[in-house]
Amino acid sequence: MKSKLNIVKIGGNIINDEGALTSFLKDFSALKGYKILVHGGGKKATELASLMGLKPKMINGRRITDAANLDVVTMVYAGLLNKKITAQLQKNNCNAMGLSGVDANCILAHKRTVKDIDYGFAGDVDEVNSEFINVLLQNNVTPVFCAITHDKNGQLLNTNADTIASEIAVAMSKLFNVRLNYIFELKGVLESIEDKNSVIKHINLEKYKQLIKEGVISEGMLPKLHNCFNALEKGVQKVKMGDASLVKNESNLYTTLSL
Ligand SMILES: Nc1ncnc2c1ncn2[C@@H]1O[C@H](COP(=O)(O)OP(=O)(O)O)[C@@H](O)[C@H]1O
Ligand SMILES: CC(=O)N[C@@H](CCC(=O)OP(=O)(O)O)C(=O)O
Repeated sequence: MKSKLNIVKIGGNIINDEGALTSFLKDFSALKGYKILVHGGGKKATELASLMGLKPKMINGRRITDAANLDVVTMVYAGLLNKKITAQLQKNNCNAMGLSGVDANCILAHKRTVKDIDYGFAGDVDEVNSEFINVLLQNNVTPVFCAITHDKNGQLLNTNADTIASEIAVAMSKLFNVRLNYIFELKGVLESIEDKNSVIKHINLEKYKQLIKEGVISEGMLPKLHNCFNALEKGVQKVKMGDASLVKNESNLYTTLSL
């Protein structure tokens, strides 16, 4: 039987809230067994890019990444945030190793090509080095991935962190029984964005398509849900979305996804 592997993704709102981040990292450190953390940080990158006089732009939850914005996101995701998070995990006795997709060729990607939209240096994932990640796990190291990948031609690429989590989960599901948890500031996918408790407890593919049609989900929720279903379709066993209490397994209000 395959061992259990928890893959947890945290997003920009939690990362920007010092108290919430500290408390989450403590709970994540206490999780037993094999685990991987994936972090975003879009909010921080937007703040810093704006301070530098750039005008950050998102389309359908993804950043238009020109060369100047690529420099900023690389500094913020692979530098500042990845190292801050790793340091806090180390403080909590979780033997974490901060990585980008470039390191040990962990995540190979290509420049995103979508009809009519030029996303610049945004990357879509081609391959995840599951063997290397497994070597880390077997040595009791917890990998901490940021949202930077590369194309093996020296080009760095900015990849949506929800996509990174989904693609790592898919690759690792050949070796492990993977549980993928998307943690953000809300309790789950909401029926109405005005009502923080209107959590939709279960979403299947049919319901997902209906929610898009009705405009219930938008912006950052679009890539998040797309990536949940990508993971399920390619063999990930369990996918959940919710707030930080999910990692403690104490919450009964969250969204589960199924095909
Ligand atoms: N139906 C919905 N339920 C919950 N959040 C939604 C919904 N539709 C859009 N959103 C937006 O999606 C955001 C989460 O996506 P995002 O900001 O990318 O998360 P992350 O913190 O993981 O980066 C929420 O903060 C909310 O503004
Ligand atoms: C291409 C693309 O959109 N990349 C994302 C990567 C960071 C991310 O996904 O951060 P959150 O999880 O905090 O949203 C971005 O630059 O915003």
